[in-house]
Amino acid sequence: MDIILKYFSDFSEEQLRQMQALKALYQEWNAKINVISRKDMDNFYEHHVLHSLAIAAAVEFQPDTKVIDIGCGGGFPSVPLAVYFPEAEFLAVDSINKKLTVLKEVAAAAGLKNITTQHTRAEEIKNRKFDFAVSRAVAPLKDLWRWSKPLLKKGMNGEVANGLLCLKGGDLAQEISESNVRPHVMNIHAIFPEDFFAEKYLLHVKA
Ligand SMILES: C[S@@+](CC[C@H](N)C(=O)[O-])C[C@H]1O[C@@H](n2cnc3c(N)ncnc32)[C@H](O)[C@@H]1O
Repeated sequence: MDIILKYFSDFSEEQLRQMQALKALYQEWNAKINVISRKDMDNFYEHHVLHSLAIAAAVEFQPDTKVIDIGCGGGFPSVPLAVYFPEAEFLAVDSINKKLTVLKEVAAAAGLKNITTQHTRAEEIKNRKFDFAVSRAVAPLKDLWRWSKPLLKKGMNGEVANGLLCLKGGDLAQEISESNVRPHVMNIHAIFPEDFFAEKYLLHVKA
């Protein structure tokens, strides 16, 4: 948890309580339904919570901003973001229902009221619009953009235009060139210089 406070300090007591509760809740639920590698639990706040909050370091979601997490698994990045932005609304979707069980149980136990789930493939969602789509480790940019584009409203509420925000790692040159979009690429290691964030990026594609 110290690593979160190293970079983010402006938490209410409720947010602090929720952030602190996450590790034990994920430990409990991950033992029943595996959503994150068990050896990674030692680095839970750095590898999962801080990684998710790279989005919060780049974008300030305004109150009532609607955000969809595509392929949320057990809740990354949406659960840490829902704690961080209590006035934004999150819909977390995944094609594997049991992963959503972990998310729902953790969110309920932490007292998160701004996150709901839907068991679906992202490409099957109809008639819903969001300001942002977020995603970590789900699919090549080309697919993520094909799925998220019809779900996004054009516009700008804060300082960053509505669009897709996805967390990715490694050499992205080929993936970007095959995507037919031009994302803005932010180097996470430049904001969080921990070794874990070497070659980790946040990509933004405008709606
Ligand atoms: C490697 S996991 C990552 C989970 C989570 N985002 C994280 O970072 O911990 C990828 C997830 O994407 C989901 N997924 C893959 N394709 C999907 C699609 N088309 N629609 C919804 N979920 C999808 C999978 O079921 C899986 O839970």
